[in-house]
Amino acid sequence: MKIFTAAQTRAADQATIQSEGISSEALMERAATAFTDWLTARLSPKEAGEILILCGPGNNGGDGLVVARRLYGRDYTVRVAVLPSENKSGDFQRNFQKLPPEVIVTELSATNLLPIPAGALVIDALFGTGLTRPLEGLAAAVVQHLNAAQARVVAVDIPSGLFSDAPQPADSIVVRARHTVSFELPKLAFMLPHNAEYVGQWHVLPIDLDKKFIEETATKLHFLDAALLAGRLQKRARFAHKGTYGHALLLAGSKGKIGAAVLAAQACLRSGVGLLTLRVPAVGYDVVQTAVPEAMCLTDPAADFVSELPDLTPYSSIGIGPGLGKEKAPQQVLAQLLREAKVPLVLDADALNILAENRELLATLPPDSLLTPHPKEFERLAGPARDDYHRLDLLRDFCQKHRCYTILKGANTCLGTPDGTLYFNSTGNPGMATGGSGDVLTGILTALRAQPLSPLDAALIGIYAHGRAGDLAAQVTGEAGLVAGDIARFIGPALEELTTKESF
Ligand SMILES: NC(=O)C1=CN([C@@H]2O[C@H](COP(=O)(O)OP(=O)(O)OC[C@H]3O[C@@H](n4cnc5c(N)ncnc54)[C@H](O)[C@@H]3O)[C@@H](O)[C@H]2O)[C@@H](O)CC1
Ligand SMILES: [K+]
Repeated sequence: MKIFTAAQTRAADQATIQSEGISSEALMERAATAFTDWLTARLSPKEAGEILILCGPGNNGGDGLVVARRLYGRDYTVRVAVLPSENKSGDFQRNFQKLPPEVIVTELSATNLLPIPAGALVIDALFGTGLTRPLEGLAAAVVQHLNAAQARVVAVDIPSGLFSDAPQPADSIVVRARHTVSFELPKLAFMLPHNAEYVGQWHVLPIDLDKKFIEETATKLHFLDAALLAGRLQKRARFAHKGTYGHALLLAGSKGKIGAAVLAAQACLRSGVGLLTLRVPAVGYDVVQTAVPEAMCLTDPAADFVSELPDLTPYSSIGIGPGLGKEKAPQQVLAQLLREAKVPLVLDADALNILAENRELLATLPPDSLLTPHPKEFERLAGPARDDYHRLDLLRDFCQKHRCYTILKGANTCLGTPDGTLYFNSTGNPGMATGGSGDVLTGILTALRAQPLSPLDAALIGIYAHGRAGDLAAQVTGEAGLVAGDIARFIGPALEELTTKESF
């Protein structure tokens, strides 16, 4: 799914109004009706209780008025509170006239903020994408009053006070919603970790905006869902043999961290690679041969760290980093690998830390390498970020400068590409914030690059399948009980879901 800016969303609204020959009021009716359907499907009039609908002066407030009318028509008890304003939008005014006379309307003021009982259902339709500056004055006071109440808040389109695609002052006053219900496409603000406390759980309802306009409007921001992966992963050929799907090499593990190598190896094998060889220090030999009998083990002459690069000729992709250590020996191995590798590379964990501490190595990074830092590792590589938006700028710059694909891990893992496009992942759960989860991702990506898939396809499929495997695993283990090995076990089903089905 594409992610549009506020300006692009306005243009999509206009394109729809023109191509369908409808009024903006009709489009508002459509959006607000979708919102009402969403709400009434989840809460009965009894469960909802009296619903307070807070309306601003623009079209977000107009949405709120339509919702009020529609809910009233479905036997919900509603009460409307509006912000006073000299310039209410036309669609606001028209829908204000259409409110049934039985609905109580209060004009908010500094002395009349309306009591909000704990547990009350409140619909936040104060401001949407038309917000031009942080909230202040009465609007800010209303939001602070709402946030102080223990209410169940559902935001229309976006929590009021939040900018949809730009940074804002850290002390901005923003509605804290439990749910945010938006229309057609998600917003960039929903993807960013620091906004989670405002946005709550977000939902996007289709409202039939002009398909052609959406298709033809270029954007460098995408939400990575299953639809975006259609056709990227082919079914395995009937006459496949183990040579068909590549031979991966993993350089991983050190004394006390052989488990990282094992997890990456298990994930690699579960991701469809033909053959896998592991290069581990001597201390890992027994562990690897026992825990991952499907992999070949090429033991390093050194006992505790990988110290020598093996002959690279047989391999179609190479992953390096999990549990590797940052000592002199693995440093030299990485430096040599960057100079000599002729096949796709995946760099993770200590390989990234070595890069950060030996920045001259960055210049030798082969183009199209895949890097998988978590936020701290990324900061070591690209410098500290002022905020979530600045972090995305750093990610874009880093990928463009080093012509690499960088997977910034987190709640909405974000892939940056050399052309500056960003993809935000849709799968995964908090249970995956556990040791070894990243090693599993490295194994998946190394396998996909071996098969061979393009760096973009491997990254997109790998990120999505990793999260999806975690979601499938959590259905069995629960989020708290999830360990990295569980993710590896569910990679197969996750990939199967994405595999192009044979048509008759
Ligand atoms: N354009 C359309 O056809 C559709 C728009 N929709 C709704 O319309 C919303 C956008 O509506 P608008 O563009 O009217 O914008 P908003 O309703 O978000 O707000 C605009 C109003 O707020 C004022 N304002 C902006 N920042 C302020 C601040 N910091 N303090 C006080 N007042 C401030 C503006 O002067 C203007 O009066 C969307 O978020 C969505 O909810 C939906 O109805 C779908 C269709
Ligand atoms: K809102």
